[in-house]
Amino acid sequence: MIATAAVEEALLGVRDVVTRHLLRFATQEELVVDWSPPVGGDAAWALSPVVDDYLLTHCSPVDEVLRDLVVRTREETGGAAGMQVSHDEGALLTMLARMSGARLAVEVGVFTGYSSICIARGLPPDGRLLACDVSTEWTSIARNYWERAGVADRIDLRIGPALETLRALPAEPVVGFAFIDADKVSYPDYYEEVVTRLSPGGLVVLDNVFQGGRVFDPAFQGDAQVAVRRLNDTIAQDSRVESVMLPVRDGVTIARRVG
Ligand SMILES: C[S@@+](CC[C@H](N)C(=O)[O-])C[C@H]1O[C@@H](n2cnc3c(N)ncnc32)[C@H](O)[C@@H]1O
Repeated sequence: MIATAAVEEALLGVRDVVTRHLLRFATQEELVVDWSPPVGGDAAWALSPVVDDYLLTHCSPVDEVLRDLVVRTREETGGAAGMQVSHDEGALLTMLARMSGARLAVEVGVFTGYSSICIARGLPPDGRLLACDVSTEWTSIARNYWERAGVADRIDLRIGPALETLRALPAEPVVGFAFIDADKVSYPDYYEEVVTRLSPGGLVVLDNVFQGGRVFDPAFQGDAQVAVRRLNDTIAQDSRVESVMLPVRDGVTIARRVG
């Protein structure tokens, strides 16, 4: 059961009533009731700084291009820089893209191109990444770093609403790998357009499925939280895929097309 209340005092009242009912109606001789404080916002960040630091220094090292891109993104986009995937998540994307054997990959949400580089590096030399974003400003930074990373010839940037770009793709299951990391309200639509085009064994990876911990707490009913919560439920029940949700950063779901 999840109980929420606007003020802590009201929550304590709920807790008293529920505890009394449980004690009255429970058949067990002994009843243990655990209470946790409300979880929301940054409270749900999965890692302590110590673990974070340790794991960042224990995956394949970041190269100079990505390191420079992190600095440039911080300088030029200010607070928006937090949207960039972290080094460990980038390494995970490269590994998953490579393991999928994809020749055609799709990315929804490019920003300044960090995750695009990570995905493109996991593709074979003749592989293609269709990269979707609405921002010419942010993706102009991306283009520079794709050149420096030596993957520009593998990336086909499409500027425009990603849903239109995806819907214009042929309906055949030719996508071997997809990464979804754009506006959260459209996540269910992005997933649907991508999953129908995934080849058997193809992977779709979704970022921010925890929504900063807000998906766990029904008190958060913003459009983004409702959409992502609904999609998380859908994927868990979707017989077209097998899936796993991992506590990597803000939550990452990996779904693999089974047929
Ligand atoms: C979280 S950022 C992507 C971060 C990127 N994956 C990285 O690692 O640097 C989200 C991006 O989605 C883009 N975006 C937002 N709405 C969009 C839409 N309707 N279609 C395509 N891109 C969109 C934004 O312009 C932004 O660059």
